Amino acid sequence: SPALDVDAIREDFPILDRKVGGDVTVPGPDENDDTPLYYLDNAATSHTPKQVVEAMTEFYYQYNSNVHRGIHSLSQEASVAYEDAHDRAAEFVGADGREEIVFTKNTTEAFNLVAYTWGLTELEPGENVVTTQMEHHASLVTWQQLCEKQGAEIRYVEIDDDGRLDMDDLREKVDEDTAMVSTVHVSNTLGTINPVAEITDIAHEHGALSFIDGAQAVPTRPVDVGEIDADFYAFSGHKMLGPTGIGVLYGKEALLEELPPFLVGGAMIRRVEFEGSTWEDLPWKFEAGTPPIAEAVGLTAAIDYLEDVGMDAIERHESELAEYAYDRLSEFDDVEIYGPREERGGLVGFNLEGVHAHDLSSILDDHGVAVRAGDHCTQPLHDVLGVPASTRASFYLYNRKEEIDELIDAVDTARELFA
Ligand SMILES: Cc1ncc(COP(=O)(O)O)c(CNc2co[nH]c2=O)c1O
Repeated sequence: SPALDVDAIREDFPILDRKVGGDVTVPGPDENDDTPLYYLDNAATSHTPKQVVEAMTEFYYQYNSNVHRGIHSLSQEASVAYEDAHDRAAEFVGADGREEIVFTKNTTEAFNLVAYTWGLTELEPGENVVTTQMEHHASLVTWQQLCEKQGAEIRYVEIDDDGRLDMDDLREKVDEDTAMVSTVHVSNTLGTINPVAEITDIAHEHGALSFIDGAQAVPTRPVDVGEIDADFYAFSGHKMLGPTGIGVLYGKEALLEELPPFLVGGAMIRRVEFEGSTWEDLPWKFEAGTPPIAEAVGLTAAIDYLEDVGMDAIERHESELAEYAYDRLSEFDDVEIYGPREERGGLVGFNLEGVHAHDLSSILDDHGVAVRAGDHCTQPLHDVLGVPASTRASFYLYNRKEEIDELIDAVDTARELFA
């Protein structure tokens, strides 16, 4: 597929024309903004194209209503949009159908949903959960808390000096007492892309389930949960051009069927009597109360946009930018880069010797370069790297190499400042 037409894509994102540098205590542009924005913080959250905003505005202007239960026209229109969004998400990640797609608030909630349903009912004392040193707190802390509650053991697969997963160590740690293997698809700190299909095979060989954290993968490359054969797979709308407030938990239908509900209340029940209650069919059993209706409309529009651009082309664009950033940062002998050069997602984490990531990122901000500095919710991984924090530049379909050149110039300025 042809290279991305980045200029055409940027037309759909008004925010990219923003100037910054003025008063940040007042949300939105102000008269003192004079520095062009170079947005390189997409692993934290992506921007929202006009098509997504317009779809959500259309919902609020034309067919806003509560779903599932109303008989009147607006409710039926809103219900169709909300339920169809599940079908759209299922197609996008290769799920069998809407029964396998639960809308959550975000990826974090998806992990908690599985921990509170599968974990509290299936994870036995003496069993173990195998995860890795590079996990995001959304999964790592969830498994840590669950294992503590259940009297189970949590095991962390090590990474090598290149920031790749030590697959021999993984094979060592998965055994007949392993109930769950949970790994990130693309690391939000290292950029490492894990062999999630192979990892899932190893889990299944030992009778364990596989849960893949796809928050940095679904937005940036083609993902087919059937090919991976994962039992659970999670991602967030706000990282893939969609709105905040909606995430997706994919789960194999047979598994979700067996699990008890997570949150209970309205919408997820079939029949309520004083003596007890029964539950709705999938996926509604896992969606209590009024759901993120406008956000589901936005998610559908985001998926339409991404498919229009093409996930293969986005994946290629991402790795081109990541390799370019890696090579340009490598020009400095006092910059340490984390993660592998090849085969990495669209982000580069690094440190400038002698300069704390927070200080560096505020200088970059003075130049309009928006990056993330800190632990990126991977504190144990930063302990393994031996640093308290890192600076991370992350790219998406609307970024250009010239923006990476701005990053490099700003890093160079910082070097002179702190020299
Ligand atoms: C790999 C990974 N897993 C889970 C999450 C949690 O997603 P959420 O529930 O939608 O917040 C993130 C978000 N990562 C980041 C959020 O901000 N900076 C980040 O790197 C992530 O990168």
